[in-house]
Amino acid sequence: MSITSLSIKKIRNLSEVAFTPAKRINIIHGANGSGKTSLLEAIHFLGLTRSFRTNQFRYLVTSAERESLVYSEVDSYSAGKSHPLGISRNLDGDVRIRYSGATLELSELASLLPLQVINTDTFELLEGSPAIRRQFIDWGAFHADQTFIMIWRSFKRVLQQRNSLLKCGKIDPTLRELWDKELVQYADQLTALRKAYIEVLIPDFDAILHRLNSDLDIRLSFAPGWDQKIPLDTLLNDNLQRDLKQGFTSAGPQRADLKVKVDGVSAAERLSRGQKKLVVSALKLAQGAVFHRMSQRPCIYLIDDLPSELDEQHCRLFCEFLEQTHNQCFITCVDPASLLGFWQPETEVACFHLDSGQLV
Ligand SMILES: Nc1ncnc2c1ncn2[C@@H]1O[C@H](COP(=O)(O)OP(=O)(O)OP(=O)(O)O)[C@@H](O)[C@H]1O
Repeated sequence: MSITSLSIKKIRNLSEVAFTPAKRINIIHGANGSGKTSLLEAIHFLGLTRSFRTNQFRYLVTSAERESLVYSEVDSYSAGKSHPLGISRNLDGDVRIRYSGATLELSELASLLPLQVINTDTFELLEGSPAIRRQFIDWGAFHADQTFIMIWRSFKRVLQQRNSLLKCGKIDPTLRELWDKELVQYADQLTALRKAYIEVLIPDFDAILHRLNSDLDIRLSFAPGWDQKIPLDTLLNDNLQRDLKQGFTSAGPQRADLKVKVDGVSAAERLSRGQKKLVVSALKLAQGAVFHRMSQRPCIYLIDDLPSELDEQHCRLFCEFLEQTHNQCFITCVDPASLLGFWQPETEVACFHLDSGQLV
């Protein structure tokens, strides 16, 4: 997958920017506030109709404007043939996704344009709540198995219904049995897909972390959200009084997590900032590697301020690794000299300079 041309209108300080990215490495540099992150947000908007920095569209659209637009040509199946993809969204809440003359659903867009973001928020993968790590696992499971989205949606629906009944304070036992049966069925399917994905991811993660010259002994493990020695239906029964009191279901895949430990201790508590950056980057790069192996398609990487937190040697190794993947990368930095020396002459590297929202 690669973007072969891009036109951005009315995203933050980018009133109108158009360019032809390189298929592999794109370096976007400029002073603070020039619009580098906004450009990455525009590509994220193209892939998911929203920013990675805010959930509120009104902050993404250029001040005093009502609509953001991103048009592109994408070679989504790396078959050497580009198709037009355009996203528009306005302050009234209308979102239009047009691909090659047809309207797409958001899940179709997400599967068409697999995106990975590495920025300061990526630290949340270690430091944030389990919900962030579940999102990470689900990105992989979604792309790894076509049934994932249906199972995930069904599980969410049944869980919401069960929780609404719990909130009422009393549940008819027959009705509860029915809901629980359905919940357990989807929970087991969802957990099996998540577990299988993490098992595939771990060897790639270990190898990539090693390539990034980290001698850290990081252990990843999947926690499904309940004690697997006890069947979930038994646990739902055992926890019923507590769940009724709390008004929500306490055990199940909605509590799943990815544990990241170093020497048996939480990596979030133990590692330095630079080490954390290497670990979260290895997690994201491993997702791209697994995705490529499964689908024969590369991802698009949006990497904000790559050099930050990294010393020169780790920065070089990071670039060397990116260079050897098939991904299309959009990398921002303030000073291009901090990255330009790291690429082999045969690698296609394009450099773009942003100044006050304009490409110069
Ligand atoms: N909705 C908006 N409309 C117009 N301008 C905006 C909007 N939101 C943010 N900006 C401005 O856009 C500019 C670009 O911000 P951006 O975060 O992309 O800069 P950057 O080049 O990544 O900077 P840094 O190197 O400091 O991270 C900033 O001056 C910011 O104040």
